[in-house]
Amino acid sequence: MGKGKTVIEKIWETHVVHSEPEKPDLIYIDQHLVHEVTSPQAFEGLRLNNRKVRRPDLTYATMDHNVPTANREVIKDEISRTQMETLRRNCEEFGIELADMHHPDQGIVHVIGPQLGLTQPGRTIVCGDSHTSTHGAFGALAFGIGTSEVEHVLATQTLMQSRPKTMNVKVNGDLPAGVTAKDLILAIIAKFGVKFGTGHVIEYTGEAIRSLSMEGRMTVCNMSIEGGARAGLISPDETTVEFLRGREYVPEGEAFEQKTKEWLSLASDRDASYDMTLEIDAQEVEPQVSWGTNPSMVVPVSGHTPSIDDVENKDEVRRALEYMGLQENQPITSIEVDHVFIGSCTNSRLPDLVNAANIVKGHKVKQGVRAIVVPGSFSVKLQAEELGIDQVFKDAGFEWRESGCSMCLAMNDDVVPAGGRCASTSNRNFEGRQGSGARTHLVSPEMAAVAAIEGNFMDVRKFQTGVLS
Ligand SMILES: CC(C)[C@H](C(=O)O)[C@@H](O)C(=O)O
Ligand code: SF4
Repeated sequence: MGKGKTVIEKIWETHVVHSEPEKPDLIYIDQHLVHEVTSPQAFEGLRLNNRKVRRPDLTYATMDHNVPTANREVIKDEISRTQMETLRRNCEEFGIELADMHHPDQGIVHVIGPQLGLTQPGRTIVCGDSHTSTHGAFGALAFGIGTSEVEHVLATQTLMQSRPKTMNVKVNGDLPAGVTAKDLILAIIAKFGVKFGTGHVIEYTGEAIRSLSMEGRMTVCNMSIEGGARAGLISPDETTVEFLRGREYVPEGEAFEQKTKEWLSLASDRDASYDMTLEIDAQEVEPQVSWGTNPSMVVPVSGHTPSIDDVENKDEVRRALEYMGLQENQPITSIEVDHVFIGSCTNSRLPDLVNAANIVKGHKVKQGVRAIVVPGSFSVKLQAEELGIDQVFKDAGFEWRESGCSMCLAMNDDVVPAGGRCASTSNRNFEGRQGSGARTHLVSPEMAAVAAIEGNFMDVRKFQTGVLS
């Protein structure tokens, strides 16, 4: 056992404000992110108890789940309108900064935190949202919390949490060309299941992780929760530092140099030990496609749906195949889609859109396929437009939308109809996730782009070399 510490232990130990045997620790929260869905009752609780928000300056709110992405002026759903209006009033009353749906900093909460530099190494970050693990890409300890905990953090800037166990997910070697961060995290969950991370905070390590861009690291950390983990993170390094330089909420000049030293010292020590270590060989990872109704029901695009005879969880597989309208042992490349969604907090950042556009360029969306691109934030949208990427998508027949969660979940107007089949760059393929009776296949932006053009799944590496196009 080494004497060194993991980044997880380093952050935890500097944030414990109170600790008692057999009880959860009370930890200090450095950054609280708020959205319209999980906050109304929390603010109501404050009002009922006549309490204030303890640190409005460490709290930041945005609207993302309910916002219309086709036309900001038209909010059809009553509940959506009420949730957004309630957030606006609450932020005004409690003095919290809000990026509403017309604000230039608006976007999916897990896209704008990093974009603004609110997400920094060493911070404890919470949000009433399960995919808060995304922020772990920066070496932050970032948890999704429930609405009663949102109220607790608003009132006290602290949170009760039991000390997590640590897990090292070590990705050996480099990813093959044409294989992305999304394929990697899907392959990890396919290999280890939807519960492997239970009770743990995962640190992703190894060459393949080090080589990822910050956006790729966010994609990986985003889906930690789909592997059952409480959070996922990556030790800060030069890539982290360079991403943060010059961001709005990041200090400048001498203060930045000071911060850099602090951040880099948080990386896990070489002799740190973990409660558990899992390994995966990056070279073995292919472009992935989910075939079923949870994020471990995933196979390489060259593969097939499972054969009932080969699996132990026969009932589960049978039910998933039935919901998905698929046969057992069906080649993945034979599956035809009628919807394509490029977006969500997993894959809606600038490089995701650039990579998809590079594939789309010069091609047309297959007839009968409805394809939409939804940038993760207003700023991503603007940057993409400056690069002319919107035009590439529009020329091909994609719809180019305003930022928001959109078709990731059926909480706004962007819904896949019952029986519809969607290649989606999001993170959840549960029954009804994209609309009642809708079928979701999780893929990378590149694979989604290919599916839009071909109308069925195909290995993006074959598409790029023109073998099958
Ligand atoms: C609406 C919100 C509470 C939910 C979450 O916590 O994850 C949503 O973001 C999701 O992805 O399902
Ligand atoms: S994009 Fe999807 S997964 Fe991410 S916060 Fe929004 S609804 Fe949740």
